[in-house]
Amino acid sequence: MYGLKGIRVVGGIPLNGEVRIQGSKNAALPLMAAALLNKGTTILYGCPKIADVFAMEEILRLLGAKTAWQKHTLEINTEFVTKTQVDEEQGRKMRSSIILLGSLLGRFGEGAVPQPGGCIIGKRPIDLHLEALKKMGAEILENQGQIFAKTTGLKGCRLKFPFVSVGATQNAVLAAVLAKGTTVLEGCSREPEVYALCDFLKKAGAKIEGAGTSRLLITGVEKLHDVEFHVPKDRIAAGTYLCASAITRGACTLLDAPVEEMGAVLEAYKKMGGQYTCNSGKLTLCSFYADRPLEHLQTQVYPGFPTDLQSVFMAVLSVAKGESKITENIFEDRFKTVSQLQAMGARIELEGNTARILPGYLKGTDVTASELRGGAALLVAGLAAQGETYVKNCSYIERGYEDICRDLSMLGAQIFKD
Ligand SMILES: CC(=O)N[C@H]1[C@@H](OP(=O)(O)OP(=O)(O)OC[C@H]2O[C@@H](n3ccc(=O)[nH]c3=O)[C@H](O)[C@@H]2O)O[C@H](CO)[C@@H](O)[C@@H]1O
Ligand SMILES: C=C(OP(=O)(O)O)C(=O)O
Repeated sequence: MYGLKGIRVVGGIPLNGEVRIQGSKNAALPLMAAALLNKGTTILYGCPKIADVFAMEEILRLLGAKTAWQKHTLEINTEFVTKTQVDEEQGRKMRSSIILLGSLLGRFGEGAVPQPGGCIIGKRPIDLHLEALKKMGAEILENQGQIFAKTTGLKGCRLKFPFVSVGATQNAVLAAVLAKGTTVLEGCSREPEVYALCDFLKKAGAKIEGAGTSRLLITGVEKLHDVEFHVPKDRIAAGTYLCASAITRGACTLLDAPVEEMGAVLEAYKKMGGQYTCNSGKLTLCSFYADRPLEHLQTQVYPGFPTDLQSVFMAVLSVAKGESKITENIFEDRFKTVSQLQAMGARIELEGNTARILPGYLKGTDVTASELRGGAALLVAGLAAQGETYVKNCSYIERGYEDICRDLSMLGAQIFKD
């Protein structure tokens, strides 16, 4: 399955039916990194089978961990881990490899990671990560694309992040859990994936107060213990399928959707004319009238509208009955998909970090994905385009979606892997 060349979509079919939402990529990866902190066994239920998770699994295995899958349950045993240098090839494949530094320092007092990869959606520096670790007593050396860290013992500290970073908050939390004394982190990310990490660590014996808020107080403990945990469902995958319903004016039900984490997304959907009900994790969408533009959609840190759904919503708005505006406030280079949507006929004008989307129609053609969510956005656009759309470079999509063709086919889409 991995290394998918392309995906062909037939446009114009209103989607209908039910699909179950996968486990969250951005929640699962930090939990896997956190498993290193416990010299023992971690069991993750509902772990998504996606390329990034397999890359993280491979990293853990190369460090000396034993891993085993049973359906969507991933067992990680880190008892015999002795290596502290993250494999360069795997580490460069994704963003989350950088947070292994916090875990490695916490458990072994040293660690090395390559410059992390992930989607090229901006410069994505790691200064906040390294500053936090330094403040806890780590010495850091960057040499030829590798980051080496060591410490004679991490110590609790007081730290205020100058702006919100999901990854830097997670790295600091991972380092603080086994540090000596108390760490107070302010200006933290309140993203659900940070809450999930804190929840997991608390279940493993960590002492963390303030989970879900911008101020975390962590009291270091001697060690963690074995833990079993359910990976939360993927709010971004759910948002993607909501857009697939919206753009085809369909009627879809998303099973296990993390509705409570989707406030801003559902609000935007409602403003577009979408209707929904939710009942015990079952999100029922009626998109018959989801054709209205959005005056001004702005990406924000949680609980604001997520940047990861910006391009997917742009695809939907390109066929709305009126003009919309989208401002991207998180990543400076997250409009790469615009040129591909334009190739499909979308009328989008860019000015700085704002896109003006004029009403129009989409037609099927060959387009190229250049990052994960942008790739998903092109597939969503293809669902409403006249004729057939062929999206190339789909291996990006496999980083985060377990099987987007399977899921959209469940809703009646004619979508085929190449
Ligand atoms: C694996 C994972 O969970 N990825 C998510 C995570 O990425 P990630 O954790 O990389 O995103 P951050 O929240 O750190 O980035 C936010 C902003 O801060 C900047 N920054 C970040 C760290 C730093 O040390 N210095 C710095 O300047 C970034 O360039 C960006 O402009 O949160 C993003 C924002 O919700 C999501 O789009 C990604 O899907
Ligand atoms: C940008 C994303 O992921 P990463 O941070 O792993 O590149 C994403 O999931 O949309």
